[in-house]
Amino acid sequence: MTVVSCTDADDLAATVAHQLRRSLSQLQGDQDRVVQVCLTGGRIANRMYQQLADGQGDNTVDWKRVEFWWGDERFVATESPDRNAGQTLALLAATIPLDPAKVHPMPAEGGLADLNQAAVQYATELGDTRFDICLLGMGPDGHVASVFPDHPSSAASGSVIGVTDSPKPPPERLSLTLSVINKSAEVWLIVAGDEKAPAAARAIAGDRDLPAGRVKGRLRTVWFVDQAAVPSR
Ligand SMILES: O=C(O)[C@H](O)[C@@H](O)[C@H](O)[C@H](O)COP(=O)(O)O
Repeated sequence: MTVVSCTDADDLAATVAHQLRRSLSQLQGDQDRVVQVCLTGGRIANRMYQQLADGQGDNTVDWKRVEFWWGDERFVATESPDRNAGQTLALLAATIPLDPAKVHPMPAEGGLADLNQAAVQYATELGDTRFDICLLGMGPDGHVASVFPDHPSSAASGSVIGVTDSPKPPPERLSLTLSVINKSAEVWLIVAGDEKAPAAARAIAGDRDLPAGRVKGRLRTVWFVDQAAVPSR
């Protein structure tokens, strides 16, 4: 595991955006390879997406060869401002030429599928896709994606689940399971703010009672943190 310490949330957002751009161009190399990236919702992730969009002038990434998935979604109507995918795409698509065929938001509430059918639908769409990079925020309770501690989502099997009674609103969500997340080559956690400090310390120490303490990339696990979340000695 690697811990990358940043001074504050702005530095963290800029650092992750820079590293992501660099990793994507390295992974693409000069071949035809399409890179698979799993995105996260959350305030710090949104700041990072803003940085990614703002830095588009220095671009070395072929965005047509990046496929985007989501780690979790609030099960609300497509037009709801609460949708993680809506927030992410509003930021990224402002400057980044995404290929709509390679952007895979999770289903919204109000479509043909109920929550569990929506989970099956996304699992089918995902198939056996393995992420090159999976981005995750972390809640103050140590949740990642919509996998919460002391909640059935922590013990779920399969690849995509419908989450009910979520401790964080809204109560209904869709989430990848920890098992799919841990098939990613790299897992990057992005964590800022002192309200995250107790859970960050436990998860980095490998506390398996917290979903964040159980995530691990096959090749690399990187915690991008700010001073408030993980004070450096
Ligand atoms: O749907 C959600 O609510 C988010 O996906 C959630 O899992 C988020 O990533 C973390 O709670 C961290 O969010 P913040 O960076 O806003 O604290």
